[in-house]
Amino acid sequence: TACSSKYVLSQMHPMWQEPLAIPGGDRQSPIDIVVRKSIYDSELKPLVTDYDPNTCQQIWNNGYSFLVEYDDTTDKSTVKGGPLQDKFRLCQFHFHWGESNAWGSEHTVDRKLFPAELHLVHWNSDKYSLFEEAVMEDNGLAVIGVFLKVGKRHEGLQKLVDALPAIRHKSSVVEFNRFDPACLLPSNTDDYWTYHGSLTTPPLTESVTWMVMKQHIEVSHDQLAVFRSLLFTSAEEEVQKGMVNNFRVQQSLCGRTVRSSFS
Ligand SMILES: Cc1cc(C)cc(S(N)(=O)=O)c1
Ligand SMILES: [Zn+2]
Repeated sequence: TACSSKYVLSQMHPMWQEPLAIPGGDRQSPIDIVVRKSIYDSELKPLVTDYDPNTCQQIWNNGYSFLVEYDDTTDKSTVKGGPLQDKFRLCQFHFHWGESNAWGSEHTVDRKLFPAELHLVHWNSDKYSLFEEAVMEDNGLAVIGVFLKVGKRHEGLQKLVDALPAIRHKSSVVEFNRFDPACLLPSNTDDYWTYHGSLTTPPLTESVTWMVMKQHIEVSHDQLAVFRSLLFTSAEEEVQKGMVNNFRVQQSLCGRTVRSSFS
């Protein structure tokens, strides 16, 4: 299989030319979560998130997605519990989506694709003092994944959607305050799958404890359409490219176990 060799040959990617090989890449993300093969672990605790909306600083287009960044110089916005041994500080959240509602998520559940996926990125502030340090370590990062489905309008998301036209181009940044990311979590955060993986964008480092929520959130078709109005390209570039399909294809499990917090 792709995992037996030292290097994992990655499939073609709709968004960018992936590096041909990731040294020792045997815990890459995203993956397909095969529900019947996940192992129920009764020791998994509920997730405890404690987010302070006042730590929200800016929203910007990094040329892959748009990121809402938080002040992570203190432990004001954190996640702990679940599979985590330590406390992790929120540094940013972002999304992945498709050009149509038929696909766009990075993880899949029994091969089911969702139109988009939210990632809340945290780093281990019990063990490290900077994100840049933590991103290189096995237990350095914790990312909460939430699937989006198209349905009723998400009131909390609208404040974010209204800010997107101001950051249409790559590298544009606008100030963004008092956004509570807790409003983007599903009502049930006790049911999730967890496994050890990687960043899904370069540098693809294998330092992430993933917690993928079983329950999705709903956003409206129009809200998702605004995501698709963003551009991969900067204002100066002649050819403007729509920011869509900014997801990585599923990677081999390589013998990893996916645990579930629910039976
Ligand atoms: C730190 C970080 C940055 C980016 C752009 C994306 C990720 S991901 N998709 O692995 O959650 C993580
Ligand atoms: Zn992501």
